[in-house]
Amino acid sequence: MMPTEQTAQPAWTRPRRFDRNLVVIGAGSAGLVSAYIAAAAKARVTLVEAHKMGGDCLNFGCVPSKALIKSAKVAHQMRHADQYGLEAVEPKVPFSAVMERVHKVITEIEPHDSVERYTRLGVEVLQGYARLVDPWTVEIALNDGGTQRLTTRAVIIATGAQPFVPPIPGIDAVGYLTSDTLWERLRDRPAAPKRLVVLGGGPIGCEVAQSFVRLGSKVTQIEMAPRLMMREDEDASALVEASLKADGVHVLTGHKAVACGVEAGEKWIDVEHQGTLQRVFFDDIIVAVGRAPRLKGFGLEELGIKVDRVVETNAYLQTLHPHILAAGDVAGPYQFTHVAGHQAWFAAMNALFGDLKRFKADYSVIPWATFTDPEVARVGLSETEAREQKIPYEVTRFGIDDLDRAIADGSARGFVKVLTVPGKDRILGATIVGEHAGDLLAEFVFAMKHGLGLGKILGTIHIYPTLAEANKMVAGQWRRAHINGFLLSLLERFQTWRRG
Ligand SMILES: Cc1cc2nc3c(=O)[nH]c(=O)nc-3n(C[C@H](O)[C@H](O)[C@H](O)COP(=O)(O)OP(=O)(O)OC[C@H]3O[C@@H](n4cnc5c(N)ncnc54)[C@H](O)[C@@H]3O)c2cc1C
Ligand SMILES: NC(=O)c1ccc[n+]([C@@H]2O[C@H](COP(=O)([O-])OP(=O)(O)OC[C@H]3O[C@@H](n4cnc5c(N)ncnc54)[C@H](O)[C@@H]3O)[C@@H](O)[C@H]2O)c1
Repeated sequence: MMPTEQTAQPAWTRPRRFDRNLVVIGAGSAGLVSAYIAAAAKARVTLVEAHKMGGDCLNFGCVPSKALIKSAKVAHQMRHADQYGLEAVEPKVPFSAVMERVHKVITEIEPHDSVERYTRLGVEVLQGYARLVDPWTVEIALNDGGTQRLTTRAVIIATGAQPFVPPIPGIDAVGYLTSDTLWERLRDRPAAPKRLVVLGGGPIGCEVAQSFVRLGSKVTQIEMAPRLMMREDEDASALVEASLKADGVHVLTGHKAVACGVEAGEKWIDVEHQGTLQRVFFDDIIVAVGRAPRLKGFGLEELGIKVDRVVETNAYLQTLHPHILAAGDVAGPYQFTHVAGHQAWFAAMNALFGDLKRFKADYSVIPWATFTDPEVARVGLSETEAREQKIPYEVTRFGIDDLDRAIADGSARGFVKVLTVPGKDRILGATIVGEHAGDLLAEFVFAMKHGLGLGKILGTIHIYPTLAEANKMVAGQWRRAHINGFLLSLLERFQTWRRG
């Protein structure tokens, strides 16, 4: 990410006056927050969005996927209502109604990211495609015709990422769906796809595979790595895989997609596993094998900015032109809404005040969650990472199957796993697998951010009976494993002596 041997080429003349303090390109999570901060700091700021306000998170990502997950979970609970003493029923799934709800949820959240709201906050919003014509000039091809040129003291690139489609022979011919297209293309379907292939076993692949199988699709999920959710520890990904399989997903890990095609009107994909080919027939395929930053076509290369994988930036999110910065998916190294928003603060502050004081983007405590059922949430180191980086650690684990509230709720599965510095309660990382893991993790995120150890969590009252007690339980487990034997025997002798 660091601009290294690159040097800015002196081919352009810096204007003496500027129309704007800041132009932000892209109104997704990173761009919206950057523009908001600039307006709050009384800067003259223009936010340019070519497509939809709110970017991927609102329109194609977090929001629609979480709305779909909720409908799918209700369907699942109806199917398994007998676990709660009710009559289990096979839900009728008018799929277009489910998708209508997804779109209704987007519409309800839309005002948070709207042109009107940001205009009220003091941001000028232009709807059009922005291009850097020199380091201080942005040209906007306005959506309703015409172009506008603005000179600006600083620019934040917040153009996000888009689904990567692998060059599998025949993939174009079969017609694939991605997270960008599935919400519109499946909108009016009366039923969920009959036979669905989900290509990819990352967060998107797992979330959609489980949702669609619960809504009635026959799902085959293809992942070339040896297991699903490779970024997480094996114990976490094993629980997710078991849950997807229990829901009926046909999981093919260690399978590489090699070709697609149509045969007698039927779509197929060939997958290879240990030298053997297998053909899977399907009606629809969702490609979810990663997201590639939007880097090209708006002038970065012409300015000499390297765009190999992400926009190359330094620790302050500055490109080789220090007044051009980047935030969000386009900058990496993470692809999460909350990280985009977090980076936006650093990018906006450095864009506006960088010549006075710069702030290093802080990635020390980055949490995330995958909203499968069970959810998987993590902050800090995993065991795999600790081993790879040769960082000494101790593991404390509490099984959620032993937690009163989880038992009462019928969700007694999963675990809380905490990595600590050997002999100390300092937290190196935490992984939670279970119901509401994403919410439960917040306590560990807070503790890590503020240097609080497991002792502090143990000394905090947690309401009974809640899932959050799992955090205290794991802290208690750590304490019991670190009891000072010598002190304990002294204590025993003291009590004996007191009895006379
Ligand atoms: C299915 C799915 C589920 C997800 N779920 C989660 C989740 O649960 N939690 C989570 O944290 N993250 C989730 N993500 C990731 C999250 O959506 C992204 O990390 C986040 O949207 C990144 O925000 P951004 O501002 O960097 O980019 P984006 O949201 O992509 O915004 C970039 C914007 O820039 C615009 N743009 C691009 N080029 C130009 C140009 N030249 N001129 C003008 N405008 C331009 C684009 O139109 C776009 O609107 C999910 C993603 C997907 C696809
Ligand atoms: N809950 C969340 O926070 C959430 C949800 C969805 C997405 N996201 C973000 O979006 C990003 C992209 O997600 P994603 O799941 O698309 O990507 P990913 O890179 O996380 O996972 C893609 C998976 O596809 C596999 N793969 C790649 N090529 C393949 C092929 N040809 N055949 C079979 N498998 C193949 C990879 O081995 C990998 O496991 C994530 O990294 C995450 O940051 C976050």
